[in-house]
Order: sequence, then structure tokens, then C-alpha cells
Amino acid sequence: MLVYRMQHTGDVLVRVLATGTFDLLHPGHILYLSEAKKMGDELYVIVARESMIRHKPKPIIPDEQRLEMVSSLKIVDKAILGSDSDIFLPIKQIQPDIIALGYDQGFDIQQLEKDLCDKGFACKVVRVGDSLSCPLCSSGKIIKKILERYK
Ligand SMILES: Cc1cc2nc3c(=O)[nH]c(=O)nc-3n(C[C@H](O)[C@H](O)[C@H](O)COP(=O)(O)O)c2cc1C
Ligand SMILES: Nc1ncnc2c1ncn2[C@@H]1O[C@H](COP(=O)(O)OP(=O)(O)OP(=O)(O)O)[C@@H](O)[C@H]1O
Repeated sequence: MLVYRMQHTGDVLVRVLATGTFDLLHPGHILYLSEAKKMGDELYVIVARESMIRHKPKPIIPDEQRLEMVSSLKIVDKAILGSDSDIFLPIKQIQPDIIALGYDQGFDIQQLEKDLCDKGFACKVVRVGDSLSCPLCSSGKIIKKILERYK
């Protein structure tokens, strides 16, 4: 059964989980994390391990350094590096009430909720809708620009 502790007043703290690579932090990341935080009281973040990133080029910045940057953000209550084998392992540790997916994260909401439910996690999955449009609000675009400038 899904327990969605929606109202974030009173005694029950709603824990929101955000995830991502966060290579070369930019304002799009801040928008995503801020919108995620608004869904509850505490914001936890899983920083993806380089070894788990297969859908795009590997990050420039090493795991521990990306974690340090995300951890230092005021809106982030706790950030951890993800598992290097099973994305459901940190969920057990964090026990989020809500998982906030970014606008372009390629997970199917219903499928992810079902997988979580099958593993015994009562957790709602929602998408943070807005994307910030600015010249360099994408790690990939920042890297492209650096390559163009210094080629
Ligand atoms: C519920 C959930 C759990 C995750 N757990 C892990 C994890 O344990 N280890 C990891 O490296 N990445 C984990 N990730 C992060 C995904 O790998 C990451 O979001 C994916 O690589 C997409 O990243 P991007 O938005 O930076 O492209 C998790 C993502 C979700 C949605
Ligand atoms: N411009 C943006 N506006 C809103 N959310 C964003 C933006 N850029 C990234 N995010 C969100 O931040 C999270 C982490 O993003 P990610 O680490 O993949 O950065 P990225 O800049 O999108 O990387 P890349 O350019 O390599 O795809 C994701 O959930 C993503 O949806």
C-alpha cells in the first residue's frame, strides 16, 4: 500500500528524494532540487556513481567531488553516493516518502512505483515538471562549450 504523507505540517516529516549525476553544477540543478524540496520537509539526494552511468558520457568530476558539491547546498539535508550495483539499496537506507524525478529522467513513473512497491517500499514517485532554459543549464552543454573554446 502506498502511504503518501502529503501534508507537511505537524509532527510527520515528509522526506523527499532527488537523484542525478550533478556533473558541473548549474542553475537547472538548483531549480530541480528546490522544486523537489518544496514537496516535503527534508531533501535527500542520491548522487549517481560514475560506474552506474551508461545512458550518457561519464561525468568529468569524480564521484566524491560531485557529492561534496551537492552536500554543500543549503537546500540539501543529506546527500549520499548511490550504490554501484542496485539502485534500490539506498532506498532502504533513506526510506523516502516521495521520489522526485527530474523533467528528463528516463524512468517510467508507474513502473518505478510498482518496482518499489514489490520491494516493500511505500513511496510515491512524482515528476518535477519545469526545466530551466538558459544558455548553459546543462552539464553536456557546458562541456561542449569548453571543447569548442579550447579546441
Ligand atoms: C529511485 C532511484 C534510485 C537511484 N539509485 C541510484 C544508485 O543507487 N546508484 C547510482 O549510481 N544512481 C542511482 N540513481 C541515479 C540514477 O542512476 C540517475 O538518476 C540516472 O543516472 C539519471 O541521471 P541523470 O538525471 O543525471 O541523467 C537512482 C535514481 C533513482 C530514480
Ligand atoms: N535545465 C534544467 N532544468 C531543470 N532541471 C534540470 C535541468 N538540468 C538538469 N536538471 C535536472 O537535474 C537532475 C540532474 O541532472 P543531470 O545531472 O543529468 O544534469 P544535466 O545538466 O541534465 O546533464 P546532461 O546535460 O549531461 O544531460 C535531473 O533530474 C535533471 O532533470
